[in-house]
Amino acid sequence: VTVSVSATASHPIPTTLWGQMYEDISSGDGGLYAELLQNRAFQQVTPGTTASLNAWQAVNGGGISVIRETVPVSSALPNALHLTIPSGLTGGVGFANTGYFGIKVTSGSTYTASFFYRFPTASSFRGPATISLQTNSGQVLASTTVTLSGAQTAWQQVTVQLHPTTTPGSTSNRFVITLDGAAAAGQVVNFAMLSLFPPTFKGRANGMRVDIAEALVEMGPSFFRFPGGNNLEGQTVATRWQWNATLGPLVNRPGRVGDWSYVNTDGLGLLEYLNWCEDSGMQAIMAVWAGFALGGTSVAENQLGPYIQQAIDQINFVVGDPTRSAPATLRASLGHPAPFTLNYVEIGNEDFFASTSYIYRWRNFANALKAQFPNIHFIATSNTFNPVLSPNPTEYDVHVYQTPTWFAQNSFFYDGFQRNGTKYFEGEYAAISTNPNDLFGTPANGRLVFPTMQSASGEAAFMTGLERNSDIVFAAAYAPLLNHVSGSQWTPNLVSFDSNTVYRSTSFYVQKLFSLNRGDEYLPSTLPSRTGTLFWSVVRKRSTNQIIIKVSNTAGTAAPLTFVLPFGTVASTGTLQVLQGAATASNSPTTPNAVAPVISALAAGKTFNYNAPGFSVSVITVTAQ
Ligand SMILES: O=S(=O)(O)O[C@H]1C[C@H](O)[C@@H](O)[C@@H]1CO
Repeated sequence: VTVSVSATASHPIPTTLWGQMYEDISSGDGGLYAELLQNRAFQQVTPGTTASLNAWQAVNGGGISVIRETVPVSSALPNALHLTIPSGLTGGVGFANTGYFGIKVTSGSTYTASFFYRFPTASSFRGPATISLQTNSGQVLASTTVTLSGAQTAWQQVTVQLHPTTTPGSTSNRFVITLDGAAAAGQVVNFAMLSLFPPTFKGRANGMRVDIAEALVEMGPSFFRFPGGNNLEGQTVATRWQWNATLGPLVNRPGRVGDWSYVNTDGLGLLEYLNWCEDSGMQAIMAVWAGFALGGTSVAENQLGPYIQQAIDQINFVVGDPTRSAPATLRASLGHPAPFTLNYVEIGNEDFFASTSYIYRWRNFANALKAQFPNIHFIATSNTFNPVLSPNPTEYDVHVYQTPTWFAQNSFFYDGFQRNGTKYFEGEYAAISTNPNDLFGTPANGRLVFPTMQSASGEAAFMTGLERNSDIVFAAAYAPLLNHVSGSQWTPNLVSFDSNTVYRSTSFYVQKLFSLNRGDEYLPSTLPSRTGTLFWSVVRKRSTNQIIIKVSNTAGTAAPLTFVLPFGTVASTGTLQVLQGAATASNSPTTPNAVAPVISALAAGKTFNYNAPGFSVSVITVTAQ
C-alpha cells in the first residue's frame, strides 16, 4: 500500500493524549505503594478470626491474636496484635509478617521499621525486643534491638532502621519481632500500626516502590487517573472511597473494604497520589464519588448535598487557597501549601450502570462543582449523549474491553463523531479476550492472562485512530495498569509484578512507543482500509523536524508499505523501532523478556519502502523539512 503524507498538519496532538488509569486492583497495597507488611494495622478485620491474622505468624511459640483494644492506638485503628510469651521457652519468641507473597530484601538498602506497643497491664519487665529481617528458613539478614518497658501502658511508637548485609536468593523472607523467651516469660504486649518500608521512589516518605514507579514513568505518561474505576465507588455508600479518610498520619487512616474483595489500607491516599503525579510528571485526572455505589444504591436527589460538599472539599484540598479553605489549609499543614495542577475531574465512574439516576446526579454535581471551580473540566461517565445530560458535558469518559480483532476493526471509531466541541477520554481500553462471546470469561474460554502480540497490535491499530482523532480525543489509557501476579483480580494488565520483579507486557511497550513518540501535530495521510489489518498514523515533532510514522500490522503475514513524504529535504536514513512476535507471544513471569522493541536504522528518503512484519508495531522516525 502507498501512503502519501500531507505536509499540512490537521490539528495539534493534545499534550494529555497518552497517560495512565490507576485504581487499587491488586496494584496499590502490595504493589505501587511500597509498604512491605500485609495487614499491617488489622484494619477492617474481625478480631479472633483467622482472616484477622492474615500474613502474620507466631514465632517459636509466641501466643498471638488480634484483639479489639480497650485502649486503641487511635479511633481509626481499634484492633491490635496481642502477644503472650508463654513460660518455659528460650530463644526469640514472638511473631512474623510474610509480606505480600514475600518480602524483597536487598543488601545495601535501608529498611525503616516502625510499630506502636503498650503493656495492657503494667509490669516490671524491661528487656530487648529483637526486630529483624529473616529468610523463611531462619537466616538473619538484618537485626536490631530496642528496649521495651513494662511500665509503658500507653501507646509508644518505635522506629528503627535495618541494614541487610546479604541479598537472599528469593523473596521468601519475613519481618520478625521477638522477645527473649526466658526473660519475658509471662509477659503480655500489644502491638499496633506496624510498618516496614524499603527505599521509595524519589525518597518520598510513605511513598512508591521504586521498580514499579520507574516502569510507569518509563512510559512517559501525561496523566494519572485515580482513585478509580470501580474502587472509587464502594459496594455501599458507606464504603465508598473518601478523600479525607486517606490523609495524615497512618495511625489515623481506618482503611476501607475496597471494591476488589480486599481491604485497602489507604496508606496510598490523596496526598500520596498528588505527590506521585508531581514526582512522575503527570497531571491528575481525579474522580469524585457521584452518589452511586456498586451494590446498586443511588443517593436520592434531595440527599446529595453532603456528598457534593465532600467533593467540593476534595477538590479544594487539591487546588484551594489555604487562607480561604479548610481543606486547603489541611493540604498546607501536610506540607504542600501550593495548589496542585488539576484540570480534569471525573464525576463518578461508568455511570452507564446507573444512567437514570446519573441524570440528576450529574446535574447536581456538575452545576455545583462548575460554579466553585470554573476552570476545571468535568468529565461525564455515562454513555455519550445517552441519556441527554444537563449541563451538556464538555467531556465524556469512554471505556471498551474487547477482542484484538474488535480493536483492529474499530480504529475508525471516532472518525464519525460530530465535531461539536465535545471531547473524549478513552479512559479504559484493552484487548482482554480472543472470545467475543465471553469477553470477561476465564482463560480456558479465551481470556488473556498477559497481553500478547495479537492483543498489543490490535490496541496499536486502535491507537492510530485515537491519534488521527486527537482533535476530539484528548486522553487515553490502557486499563488496568498494574497487577500482582499472585493476587490477580483481573487479567490482562499493562504491567505485572511479584514481590521481586516487574514484568513489562507487549501492551506496555505499545503504550511506551506511542507515548514517547507522540509528536505535537497530526499529519493526514492516505487512510488505512477500515476493514483491513494494516494501520498507520503520522505525526510531526516540530522541535526536531521529525516525522514519526506508527504502523500496526495486526495480521500474521508481513505487509509492504511505501511512504511518500512531500518535504523538500528528507534524511536518507531514519530510525526504526519495532515490536514483533507470534500472535500469542507475551511477556510473563515465565518468559519476562520474550518481546521487546528492537531499534535499527532504516533506509528513508522522500519515498521509501517498509515491510511491516506480521503481528508487529513499528515506529519510524525520519528528519524532514
Ligand atoms: O467490571 S468492570 O466494570 O468491567 O470493571 C472495569 C471497569 C471499571 O471502571 C474498572 O474498575 C474495571 C477494570 O479496569
